[in-house]
Amino acid sequence: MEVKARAPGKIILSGEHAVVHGSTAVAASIDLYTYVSLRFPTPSDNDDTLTLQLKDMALEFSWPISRIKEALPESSPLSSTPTSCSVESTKSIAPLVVEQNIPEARIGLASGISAFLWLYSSIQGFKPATVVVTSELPIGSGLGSSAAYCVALSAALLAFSDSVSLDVNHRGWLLFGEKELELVNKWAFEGEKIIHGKPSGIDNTVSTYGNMIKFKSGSLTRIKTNMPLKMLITNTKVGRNTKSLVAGVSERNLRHPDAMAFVFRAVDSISKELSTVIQSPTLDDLSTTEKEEKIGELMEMNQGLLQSMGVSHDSIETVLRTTLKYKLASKLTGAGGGGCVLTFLPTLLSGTVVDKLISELESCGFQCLIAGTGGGGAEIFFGGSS
Ligand SMILES: Nc1ncnc2c1ncn2[C@@H]1O[C@H](COP(=O)(O)OP(=O)(O)O)[C@@H](O)[C@H]1O
Ligand SMILES: C[C@@](O)(CCOP(=O)(O)O)CC(=O)O
Ligand SMILES: [Mg+2]
Repeated sequence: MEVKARAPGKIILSGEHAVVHGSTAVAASIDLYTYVSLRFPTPSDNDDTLTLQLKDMALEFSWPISRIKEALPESSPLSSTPTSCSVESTKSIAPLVVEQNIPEARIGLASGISAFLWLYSSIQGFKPATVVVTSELPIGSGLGSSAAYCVALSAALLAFSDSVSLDVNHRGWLLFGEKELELVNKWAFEGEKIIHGKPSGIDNTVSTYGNMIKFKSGSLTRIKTNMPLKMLITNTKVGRNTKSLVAGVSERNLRHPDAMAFVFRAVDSISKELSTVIQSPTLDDLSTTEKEEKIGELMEMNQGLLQSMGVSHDSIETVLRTTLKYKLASKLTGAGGGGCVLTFLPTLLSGTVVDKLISELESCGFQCLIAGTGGGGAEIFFGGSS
């Protein structure tokens, strides 16, 4: 029995960090995916282990099922009820991760492995299996790799659970129904909590449902638009960790609650205006050029506010200065502190200018890509390779 799931990464067009504090944010899925395959051994395999293979990093982690049972004796799978990893369970999972001796350079994976153990034992219990993860997303760069990983993991685990009934004979990528998507999203959120500490839920939601969404206080509104939004993504390749950046903004909020309340309100207004502009019919009251100018300006304003939250970085500022020379608006995307920067490319911008900009950014050691936005969300594939 084998199933493969895939879930996309995302860009946040406006509202990261402020969304954790209740502001509106706008995000879109991108066409870079994390894939998770799940295979249960047959009795003749005589395999009584749970194995997690992180293929891109050539890493493998493995636990005898008896070891997991001993550490998490309370765990009885209830896949229909997403549950948070309690303080006790966090303490029980910690030694299971520590004993895997994760290479020091990859220590950030510890939270991802903890999330795996929590989701696996909660949804599938104590069954032996092999789970293989591959990803097209850069990890820890603001493109939502943690959410794509949790969504793909939850989708694969739920595909073979009692809570979901799917056509296992379907050939090709299969979409979940609304109810199943809701369950995948809720479980993925529990995984994100283990990785991010205090996630808003926007990343797992856009990865689950795909397309473009407006998100505020845990609820999503789908954004319908015919407007092509072409974004250049520049990866500064400066590593950072979402959990500590989110915690840093919360600490600043505790130190300056009045000032930060205004910052978060300003972001809320920017996201609302952005979603109105994106959805407004062209040639109605606004031409494409006018709409594009507004989008660029709103992104610039959002970047200024992100800077005041303390999440910009020298490398991000270098990208901003470079794109400004070409009169193009940019903002960081995701948690900041390094990671990726978005640059809005208006429709009439010539390809030659884009090429010149990309080569200038790449000469600074950055990596550029133009990703397709607004594609599908979580999907599964039964059987062998897709
Ligand atoms: N493909 C993957 N395999 C294992 N862990 C992953 C994978 N993708 C993400 N993670 C987990 O998510 C963490 C990165 O999440 P985060 O700091 O939120 O950055 P981002 O979500 O922007 O990429 C990694 O350190 C790891 O724990
Ligand atoms: C900073 C934040 O708004 C987005 C984080 O995105 P990423 O993990 O950097 O891709 C946090 C959140 O909304 O949970
Ligand atoms: Mg993340």
